[in-house]
Amino acid sequence: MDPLAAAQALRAATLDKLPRAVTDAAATPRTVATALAVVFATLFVRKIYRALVPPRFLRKYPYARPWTVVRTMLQGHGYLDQHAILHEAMLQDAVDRGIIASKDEMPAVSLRWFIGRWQVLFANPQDIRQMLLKHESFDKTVWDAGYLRKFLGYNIAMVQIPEWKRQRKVINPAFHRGWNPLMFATPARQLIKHMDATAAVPGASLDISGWMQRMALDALSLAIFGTNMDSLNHPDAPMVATYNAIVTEVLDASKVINPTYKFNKHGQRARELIDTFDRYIFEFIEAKTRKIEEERRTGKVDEDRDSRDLLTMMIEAAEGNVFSREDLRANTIIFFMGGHDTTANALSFALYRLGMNPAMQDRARQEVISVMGDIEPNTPFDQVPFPTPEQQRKLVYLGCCIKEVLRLHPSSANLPEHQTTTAVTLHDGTVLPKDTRVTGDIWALHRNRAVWGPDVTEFRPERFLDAVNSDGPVPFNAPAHDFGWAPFGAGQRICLGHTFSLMEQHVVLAMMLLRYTWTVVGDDRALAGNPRTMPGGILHVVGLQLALTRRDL
Ligand code: HEM
Repeated sequence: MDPLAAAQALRAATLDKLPRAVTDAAATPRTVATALAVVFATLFVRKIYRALVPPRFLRKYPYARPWTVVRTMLQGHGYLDQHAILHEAMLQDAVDRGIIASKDEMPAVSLRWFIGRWQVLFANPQDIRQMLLKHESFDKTVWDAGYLRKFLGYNIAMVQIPEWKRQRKVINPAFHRGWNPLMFATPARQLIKHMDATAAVPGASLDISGWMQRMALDALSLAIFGTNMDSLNHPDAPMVATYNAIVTEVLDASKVINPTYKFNKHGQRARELIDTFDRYIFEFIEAKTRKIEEERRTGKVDEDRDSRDLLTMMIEAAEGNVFSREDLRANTIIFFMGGHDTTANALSFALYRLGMNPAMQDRARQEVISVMGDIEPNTPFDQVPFPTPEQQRKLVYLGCCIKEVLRLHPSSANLPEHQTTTAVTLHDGTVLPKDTRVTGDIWALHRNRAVWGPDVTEFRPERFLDAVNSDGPVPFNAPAHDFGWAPFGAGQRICLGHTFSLMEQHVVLAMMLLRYTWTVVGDDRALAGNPRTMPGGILHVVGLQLALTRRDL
């Protein structure tokens, strides 16, 4: 039986019994007990009912049934596959109830059942703009599951406004600076060493997302600690292995929703892994603190601000502010979590899309050559050229490709959950009361025909050329696109690492375009334009194989 119908039937039966039990004049202990039982049953049923049925004022919006959500979680679908199944169920509901005429339309607002509560999802620019810019009316939800808090702590991305302001004061200076492109080119050259080995074997191909994960991790470790974790060459090194294991044990929703998680072997392993990783982080914090003291004593301070690591900059900025070692730990970890898979997936999808579209790949390459000059014959892997920040700004078409990849494959399919702090009015006049949970469905926004036109599902970087003015770089922010494009969020809580990630993508893709031509030889789903993703709470695309040919030989 549909759980919704079951809850409604139980509720009706319980309500039916209540008056007879409590109005019985000759109340015996038995009738009192019955009355109490009925009251508790009523409260229980009400709770279940509220958990399974959207509040009345939201029922006009379409949604996938809670059971469909639970089923997709239990079935262990990939991150994007689960999103697509729920999206399809929501569209079907919208068609069945006459909210939209066909599934080609995108409901501007929908609902999502999320572990016992209802979220309002926006797929239209007006409501997303309001949610991201009206900070007095929307704040982030503070939530927890499994050992998420133990691992991530109260980091800048997961706290509410007053606490966020305290942290951002210290963290902002570390991010508002230039980045030395060598932070990205150094691991990219190591990646090229491995790619060259594949390219040298006739018929061989390379699993692109696995390699991009490693490269992005190394770039982050250089940026955060000033030390290369070198997962490209040592994937089993203790710190790398611990980090990777944490991602599968702590962030996998299918494990975490198990009520026995904190007592079973997964939970125990998660605790041990987190403690081990924390020890690494605290060692770095101590070492950096000692180095700063040493620099001050000797007067030998590294003046190259663009090369300074994030941890050192945070420790320096923390002086004179309330910012504990635990704050440093929690934020160091969120930089890894926020910057790793997101950028690795953006790069994997970019190589995939350009591999599927040789003419676009060639156009991007010609642009890189016109800006940087071509690669010399037989260039050693550790001397492959990379674009300077000045050159990156001239890579306009490549920028459009990056943007189009983030449109069709946003690394965060949904923005983090927010909740209303006052009553707010949506674009359609609906008033959401205080404490309603809302979020931006970026995946749906980016596939909304009303925003992007009939070719919404096509990969067409040219659509962004219109937004480029004659001498300016491609604007990578939501306001420049009237909030129809918002993979990094916007407003005061915009992704802190977005310029970092965009630079990484420009540097790595330009180097790939100079060194190789490539085609996709992945699995059937990839070749059909719909690659698979791994189960769990993080987007991780799988089954993308590239066949590479070196251009400089
Ligand atoms: C393609 C790459 C990336 C994407 C798509 C992405 C996306 C996002 C999104 C959607 C948010 C939430 C914005 C909001 O709350 O409204 C966010 C926040 C954040 N991101 Fe990223 N991100 C990327 C890369 C990075 C990198 C490389 C780093 C760090 C090195 C990073 C660090 C953060 C942090 C610290 C926040 C919290 C900001 C705050 O609440 O003040 N991200 N990101």
